[in-house]
Amino acid sequence: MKSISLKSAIQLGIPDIIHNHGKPIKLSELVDALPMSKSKSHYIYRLMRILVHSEFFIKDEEERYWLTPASRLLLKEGHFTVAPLVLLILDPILTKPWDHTMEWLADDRPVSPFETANGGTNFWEVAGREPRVSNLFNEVMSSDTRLVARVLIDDCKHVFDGIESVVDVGGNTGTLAKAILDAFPKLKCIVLDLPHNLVGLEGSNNLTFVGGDMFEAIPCGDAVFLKWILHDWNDEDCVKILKKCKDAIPDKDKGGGKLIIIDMVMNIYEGDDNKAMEDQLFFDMAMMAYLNGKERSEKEWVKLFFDAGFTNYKITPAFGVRSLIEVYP
Ligand SMILES: C[S@@+](CC[C@H](N)C(=O)[O-])C[C@H]1O[C@@H](n2cnc3c(N)ncnc32)[C@H](O)[C@@H]1O
Ligand SMILES: O=c1cc(-c2ccc(O)cc2)oc2c(O)c(O)ccc12
Repeated sequence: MKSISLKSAIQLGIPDIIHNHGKPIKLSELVDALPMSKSKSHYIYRLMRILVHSEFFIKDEEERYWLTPASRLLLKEGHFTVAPLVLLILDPILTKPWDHTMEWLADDRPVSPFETANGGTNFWEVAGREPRVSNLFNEVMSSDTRLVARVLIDDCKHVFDGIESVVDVGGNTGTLAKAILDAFPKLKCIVLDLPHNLVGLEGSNNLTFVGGDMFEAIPCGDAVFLKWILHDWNDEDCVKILKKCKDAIPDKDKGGGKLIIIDMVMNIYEGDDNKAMEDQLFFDMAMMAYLNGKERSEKEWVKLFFDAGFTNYKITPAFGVRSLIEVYP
């Protein structure tokens, strides 16, 4: 009920209406601003009541609603908005797989519940043919990446020491690459992603978009970024991707490049133990349902790195429940 109520409030644009009102808003003013029948005002009253209880809004003594820090993150134009995330994970395209787990469990093949629910089509294929899904997904990724890039550039600058070129594998629409170039304009960046994500995107003198398949070839660079890529794949596919990444960076005897992974390491996080652990477990379930992927412990990561021919690594918890993992040939 909490999630579904939140989805309703976002679809109705309630956080934006309160924000644009410029001051706390009365129920009658909120109802007036919504495209709805006045006979259903009681619905908005009840929706706001549960969302006040869940601390998404505050109701003052004069019965006016205010935004809270949580609902400020739901403003559609917010730099770090999570409104698209709520809409994506509660969209039938991502809730349907959960209804197919019985059928999925009975199937021997290494497919995801998403594929079971969609006649064998995987998430990336659906995104490739349904712009509504890819646009929403890309908005979620860009918003998250703006936040991660801020931390990476402010707190983890050292990762760029001695690096002249960067390849962002599965770099989506280039949000990370653009943030890196804003901070380090002398670098050269290449973004590799599936061709459907790059339609209409234009590079510049130091940014190149390459449409392709990371299982086939990865452009060369001093450093390869993999942000939120490997948790989408099973171990066998991860080793294939990692081997291609190793081929793309200079080997130890040529000065040595590095792989920079931003992903979760189970049981390693910043902040409150219980909440962080719960977030990691939620992500692990989501990756299983959407992509047959998984979140990994340090031991599981290390096995992948060594199987792909890397020799050393360093884990730094840097982004809440996610870590910065530097991996060396
Ligand atoms: C979870 S998203 C992460 C996007 C971005 N790195 C970020 O963190 O915001 C995974 C990305 O991998 C891309 N992708 C999936 N399969 C791919 C493939 N075979 N080759 C290249 N990119 C792929 C998707 O299109 C998507 O942009
Ligand atoms: O469907 C998703 C959603 C996310 C996600 C979760 C929480 C955030 O703050 C931002 C984004 O991440 C995903 C992901 O990494 C993926 O590989 C597939 C799907 C999703």
